[in-house]
Amino acid sequence: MAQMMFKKQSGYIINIWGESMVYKALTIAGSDSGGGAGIQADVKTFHQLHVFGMSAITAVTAQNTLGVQGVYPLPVEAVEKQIDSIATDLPPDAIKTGMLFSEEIIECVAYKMKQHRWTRVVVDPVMIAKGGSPLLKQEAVEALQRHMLPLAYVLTPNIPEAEVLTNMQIDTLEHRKEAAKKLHDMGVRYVVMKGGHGEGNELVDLLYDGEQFYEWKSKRVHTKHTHGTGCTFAAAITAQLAKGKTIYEAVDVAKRFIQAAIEQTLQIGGGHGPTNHWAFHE
Ligand SMILES: Nc1ncnc2c1ncn2[C@@H]1O[C@H](COP(=O)(O)OP(=O)(O)O)[C@@H](O)[C@H]1O
Ligand SMILES: Cc1ncc(COP(=O)(O)OP(=O)(O)O)c(N)n1
Repeated sequence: MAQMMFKKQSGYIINIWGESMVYKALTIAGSDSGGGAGIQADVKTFHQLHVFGMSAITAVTAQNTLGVQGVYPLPVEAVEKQIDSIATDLPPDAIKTGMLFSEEIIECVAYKMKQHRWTRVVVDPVMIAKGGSPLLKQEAVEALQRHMLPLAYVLTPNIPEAEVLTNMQIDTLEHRKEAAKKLHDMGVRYVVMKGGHGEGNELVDLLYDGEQFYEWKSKRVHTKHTHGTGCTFAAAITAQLAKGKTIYEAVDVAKRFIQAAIEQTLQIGGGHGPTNHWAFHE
């Protein structure tokens, strides 16, 4: 079927009968007023990959390239209502979660995922912004482990997040593999461990499918403009899953998307600037 379709110049996909095939993805995450991470990065990434982006906001952050100046969680009822509005009218083909902030929001999101029988779920276990500001309460880590990991079709931790979730120190590639196995045992279907926080000029992102490891190696771009890399990478995986791609195909595109977005930097703002969501073309 996929070969029989072709892409319209303007974006979405039409089939041989001229019918539009609009794939939809939902992000449940925090808003970044500066536009580089969170909901804004996710929706820009979905759009660039020709997927219709929708959002349920968990918290509003006052944030720019210099850091996070404020965090304002939304009432649980507001999160619940946004998710239900989408579920009843615009069922998503894939879902991504990002900043969930509190135990109450995590419990609500997990409940809604089960209620709506959403299975193509990418969980980005956002904990701390690059500048050091907490985006998840410390006491909510256990809720993330208990409620979100078993629902995760894909989990995309960076190395420090994997350390917290597995309660182990990760120094080597072997440690990363051991941690990925632990996360798989905690209920995750596919673990994608990002390598941005590793050492050296070569980055290694790792995929574990319960049996084998797959590695994506890339050249480290020496830049301070990496705000929102994790969100963008996980959003690209989500967009590809929404189109029915396999996890291997999805990570492949996400890797090329983030590499281009970092290399073709925008250089805006006085601090750690955002990545370029226009850079990659399918
Ligand atoms: N300086 C860089 N050059 C190239 N790729 C990078 C760089 N920093 C991060 N990445 C890539 O961006 C993605 C997000 O990585 P990471 O920084 O580990 O996550 P997070 O932003 O959640 O901390 C990964 O695919 C990683 O390999
Ligand atoms: C609202 C919001 N959500 C998530 C993040 C963290 O995004 P990430 O992609 O990990 O990028 P950095 O913060 O590490 O630059 C965020 N900052 N804000």
